[in-house]
Order: sequence, then C-alpha cells, then structure tokens
Amino acid sequence: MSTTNVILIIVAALVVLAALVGTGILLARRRRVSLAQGEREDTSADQGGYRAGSGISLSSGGTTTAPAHPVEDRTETEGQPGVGDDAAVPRDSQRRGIVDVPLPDSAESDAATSGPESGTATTGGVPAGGSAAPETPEAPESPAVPEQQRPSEPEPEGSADTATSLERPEEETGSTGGTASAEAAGTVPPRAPEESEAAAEDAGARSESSTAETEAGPAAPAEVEPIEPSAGRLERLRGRLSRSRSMFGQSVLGLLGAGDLDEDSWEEIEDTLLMADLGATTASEIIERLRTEVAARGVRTPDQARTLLREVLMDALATTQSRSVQALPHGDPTDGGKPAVVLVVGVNGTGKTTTTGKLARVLVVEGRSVLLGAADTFRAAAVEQLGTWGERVGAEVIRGEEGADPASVAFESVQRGADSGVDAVLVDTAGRLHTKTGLMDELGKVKRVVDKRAQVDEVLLVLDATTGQNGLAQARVFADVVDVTGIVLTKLDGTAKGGIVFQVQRELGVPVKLVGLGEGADDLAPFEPEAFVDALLG
Ligand SMILES: Nc1nc2c(ncn2[C@@H]2O[C@H](COP(=O)(O)OP(=O)(O)OP(=O)(O)O)[C@@H](O)[C@H]2O)c(=O)[nH]1
Repeated sequence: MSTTNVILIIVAALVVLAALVGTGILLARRRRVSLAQGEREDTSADQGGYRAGSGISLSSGGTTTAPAHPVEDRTETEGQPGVGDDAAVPRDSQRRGIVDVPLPDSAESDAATSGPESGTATTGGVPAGGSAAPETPEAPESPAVPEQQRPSEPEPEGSADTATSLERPEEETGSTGGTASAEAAGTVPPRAPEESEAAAEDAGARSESSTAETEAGPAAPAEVEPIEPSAGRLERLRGRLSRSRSMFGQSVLGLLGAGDLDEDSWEEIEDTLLMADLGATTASEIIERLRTEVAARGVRTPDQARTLLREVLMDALATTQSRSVQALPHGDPTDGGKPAVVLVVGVNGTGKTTTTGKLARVLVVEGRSVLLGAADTFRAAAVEQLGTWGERVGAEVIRGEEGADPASVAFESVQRGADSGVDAVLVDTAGRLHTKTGLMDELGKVKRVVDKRAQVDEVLLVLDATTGQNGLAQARVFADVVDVTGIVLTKLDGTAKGGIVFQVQRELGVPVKLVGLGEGADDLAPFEPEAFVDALLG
C-alpha cells in the first residue's frame, strides 16, 4: 500500500470521526435543553385553586390576570415549521409585530371594519382607542355615564326595530354626537389623548338612546332548561375522549410496558405523542422524562407503565394559574357592585358563540343574571345564534346591525350590563383570522374600548382542538393582542388529538379552563387534567 493511500485512509477516518463527534454534540445539546425545560415545568406542578371533579369553577376577577408570556420557552418561532404546521400560516408570528402596528385612524378604521354606511354614522362616537389614545386601564365611570334608563323603561324610538339597534338617525347623531358624526365623515383628525375620555363620555351619552335601540331581550326569562349536573358531564367527557383516544393509550402503553425499549420503540412513542399534537418540544421533554424514569424505576409491567405515563403527562399539564372562570361579579351589581366582563375571542368557526351561550347557561343555572353582547357584527347569523342562546337562558342580548363597529356593541353591552345590574356580561366577538393584522387591530380596539368602561375580567380564547398546531399559532397572536387569560378547547369530542393543550399552556402560560364536548347546551366542561389524561390513556 502506497503512502498516498495510507494518508487518504487516515484522512477519511478523521472525517468520519469528526462527523460522529459533531452528531454527538448536537444530540447532547438537544437533550440538555429539553431537560432544563422539563425541570422548569416540574417546579410549577401546583394545580392552583382548581377543584378537579367539580363543576365549572367560577370566580370574581381581580386585577388583570393575563400571564406574562414565557417567551424564553418559545422554541418553534425561529422560522422552523412545527410538526403538523399549516403551511399557509406564517411562521414568523413573533416578527409580524401585530402589537406594535399602530391602529388606523378611527375614521379609516370604521370605514374598513364597518359596513359602507352603517358603521360610520352609528359608531363614530365610540372611543377609537387608536394609536393616539392612551391605554387607560379604567374609564372614568359615573361622570362619563349619565343615569341610564332601565330595561323596564324603553325609549319609544327604535324599540321595535332590533335590526337597527345601534344605528342612530341623522338628526339624533347631530344633537348628541356632533363629534361622532364629524369624525365618521372623516373630518375630524385622530383623537388626541385627552379627547379619548370625551369620546367615552360621548359613547356613554349615546347609549342612553341606543340602549333602547338594542334588543329588548327576554329580561324575564321563561324557562331555563335544566342543566345536567357537572358529574354527569365529566362522565361523558371521559366517555367521549376515550373513544377517540384509546389508540394513543394503547400504543404508548403497549410499548412502555413491554420492558426494555430500543431506540425504535422510543421513536415510536415520540411519534405517537406528535400525532396527538403535543408538539415537538413537549413530546421531546416527555420522552426524556420517561427515559429517565423508566431506567430509575425499572418499569416492567403495563400497570407500572400506565402509572408512570399518567404522572408524566399530568406534570406536563400542571400550571400555577387558576382554571377558574372569572365570571362572577365584583360585589353586588344591584347595589354598587360591578358585573364581571368576559370577552370571547378566536378565529372563525372555533365555537365562540356556542361557548358564550353554554357559559351563560352555566351562570344562569347558578342563579346569576347574564347579559350577552353580540359583537360579532360580521355575520348576521352569529347575532341570531346568540339571540337564540339569550332566549334559552333568559339573558338580554345587545346586538348591533351587521357591519356595525364591534367595539361599539361591546361598549354598549358593558354599559347596559352595568346599568341593569347583571352579574356578568359575556361579549361574543367576531371570528377573525389571526393572520389579518387589521382584524387583530380591531380586536385590540374592542378590548380597549371595553376597558374604558369596565375591567375585563376574563378573555377566553376559543381554540378548535381539531386544528392542531395551527391552534398554537392562533394562541400566540391572540395572546399578544388581547391578553388572553384562559383557553377554551372546543370540539374535543370530534378529534383524536387535543395535545395542543400541552403546548398552549407550556408556551403561553395561559391555562386551559374549559373544554367543549359537543354542540349541545350542556357540552361544556371544566378542563380537568386528570380526566383529560385518563381519557387520553384510554
Ligand atoms: N362537535 C362540537 N361542535 C362544536 C363545539 N363547539 C361548537 N361547535 C360547533 O361548531 C360550529 C361553529 O360554532 P360557532 O359557535 O358558530 O363558532 P364561532 O366561533 O362563533 O363562529 P364565527 O362566528 O363564524 O366566528 C357550530 O356548528 C357549533 O355547533 C364542540 O365542542 N363540539
């Protein structure tokens, strides 16, 4: 063998060695990151005040409770696709800068988001909350809101015409909201900060007339259908989840309980976790933890495997945030207290209206009075749908005409709720694609406008469990724009997935509070990690 050949062989051997060392370093680093994250999760294994096994837990809101985003935990925002990511969804959501985009001028905004005529003349008086307006946490209340009429004192005009509820006749606009009409016509420049309070006052003043225009809902409810006790609902939850998820349990438990696992088996377990939408990071953390525990405990039997997997999944779902829905009033609203205000947000068709109705039902059955705000002014059918829920539960419904400014409807709802002394105001917002900056800006405006009148206690983001990873992208953007305080995961009855629960909680620190299990009136249950994991394991 010539010297050249020997040198070539040595060089080749060195190259192979270098490649192996590189791969080893990469793997080691990946594991180290995962382990560190796992440890962080473990420290937050406290369940907060959540009462498992009971009905939906309700509470009064405190100060704003939106959790800070654990940004450092985000691992899938570097332009890399997440497993199952929808290719149509931009993966650079963090860089899209939704929060930093200045809102359009109020007149422009109204023109863009409202119907051609209606939104402008009708809603110009509502504080726009544009970039020039300060983010006032509390609106000036009594001075801005004169004594309002009560539901029992309907204004003569408009009371019969629910379709034009928030639209004000020309002359009326002129008399009570000159600024509004001028602004709507585009003749008023964006409001200076000091003008926003005046705008709130204007909106408050307007509501005196427009409350009469809003639907005189069935204030004296007829019969509220009896609601199934929570125990029964949870039982159904288990049944429904286990039907769709038994494959997950069987597959993972079968492998784990088989004793010594080779690399192929671990990969298969990881694949199963990914298929259930747990996401790459969560799945990898769970695998690391399982590997460690399997070695430490000497798992050999299916029972041992089940105990271990249950524990690991439960830990991954743990949160320090309360899962209680903050929908109870602050004091007695009929005696100086304030109603709870809940905003329901999410993309189209996730189940916002249905969830709003179901939640209203839970509250009413608990003896609470509810007012529903139909701020979904994009879709007339959604307003009708909420109206039907209002009839079912005996709640007044405030609605705007199609195309009206949703912020105006939301403001009117909160105003009316406060005036009429209800316990909770639930505002259903229009579905919007999280990828449309203008629509997200509009949602931010809804929240800010409501904030001027009352504290928003709960912002529930409704996610459709069947949309998988896309749900995470949605959650990120919505959380940035409106400080989401709780997640409702709907349609869990229709999917074998739902692992998005793990990811949303892990990344956003926002607890999953409720789950939707069907289209029925009672198909809303508290999210209970134990029940969820048991159902997942089959
Ligand atoms: N199977 C099942 N269907 C549900 C659940 N929640 C809502 N739905 C159905 O999902 C569909 C959409 O629900 P909506 O409440 O209208 O959704 P939305 O988010 O208000 O829709 P937009 O107003 O268009 O944004 C309806 O057919 C609901 O009955 C659930 O938990 N399970």
